[in-house]
Amino acid sequence: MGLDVPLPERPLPEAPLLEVDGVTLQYKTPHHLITATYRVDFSVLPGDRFVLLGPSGCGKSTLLKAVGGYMAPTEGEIRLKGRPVTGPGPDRMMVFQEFDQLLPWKTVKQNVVFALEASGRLSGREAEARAMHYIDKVNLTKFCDSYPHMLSGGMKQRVAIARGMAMEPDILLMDEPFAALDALTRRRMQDELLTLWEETRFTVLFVTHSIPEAIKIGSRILLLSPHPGEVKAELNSAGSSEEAMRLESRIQQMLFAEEIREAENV
Ligand SMILES: Nc1ncnc2c1ncn2[C@@H]1O[C@H](COP(=O)(O)OP(=O)(O)OP(=O)(O)O)[C@@H](O)[C@H]1O
Repeated sequence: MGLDVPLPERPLPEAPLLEVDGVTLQYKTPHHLITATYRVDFSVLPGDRFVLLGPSGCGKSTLLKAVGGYMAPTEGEIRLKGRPVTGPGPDRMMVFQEFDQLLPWKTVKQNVVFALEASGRLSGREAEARAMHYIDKVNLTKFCDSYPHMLSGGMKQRVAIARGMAMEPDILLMDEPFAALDALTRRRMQDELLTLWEETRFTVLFVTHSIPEAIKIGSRILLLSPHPGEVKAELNSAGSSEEAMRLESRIQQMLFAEEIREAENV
């Protein structure tokens, strides 16, 4: 006889948006085989601000390139919404560190519209309206007819963010987007990114080698060991400023311990 008592409803675990599963990435040069990352695993949930943190050369940018579909893993698999990533696509938009990622002969608005039209996402009035919506979100409405050379570094990065967001990708890939800015602008841009996230809850995979930036931006932080990058720890974000301080010293200790081990092996 079956029981008629209804089972209590339990929320289903959220499916990951992005899965990086045992991913080894290598560069083949005429004389060397460089292993950039070794069997890296992580998964990003919808709405995560997922940060890849680690010392220079640990393969953060290479991982981002592979998620972007610009490089194939030699081992393992990358899946977006359950489907293997086999090449670039408008479902993954990249924002780089360099200020020259905009087309210099197009205005702010034209840069954003161009991306929408070239990808086939939208055209004509719809593309313009979408572009202006995101240009407004990054507070550049007044500069929509300006050319990139008329903008500051921070403003150019805002345009690149607006362009990426206007495509409404599944995930925004940001490779040290604020690293070339002065400290004050960098902090302001971090705040603005968080405000934008509060408004739209987009999913972002953010690369940095700055511990304070990782703690500020990340809802989750993947700590990678030095070359070749392997997962060292996955940490949750800090809620309070005391927690942030504790997290910062914990990360520093983990990275420092690795440096000592490296030095001893030399
Ligand atoms: N095009 C390339 N050809 C050969 N080796 C490369 C290439 N790009 C990166 N590498 C090597 O792969 C490793 C990882 O580099 P990557 O740029 O991904 O590290 P990173 O963690 O992003 O460093 P940084 O914080 O300095 O940008 C390094 O040893 C680097 O020298």
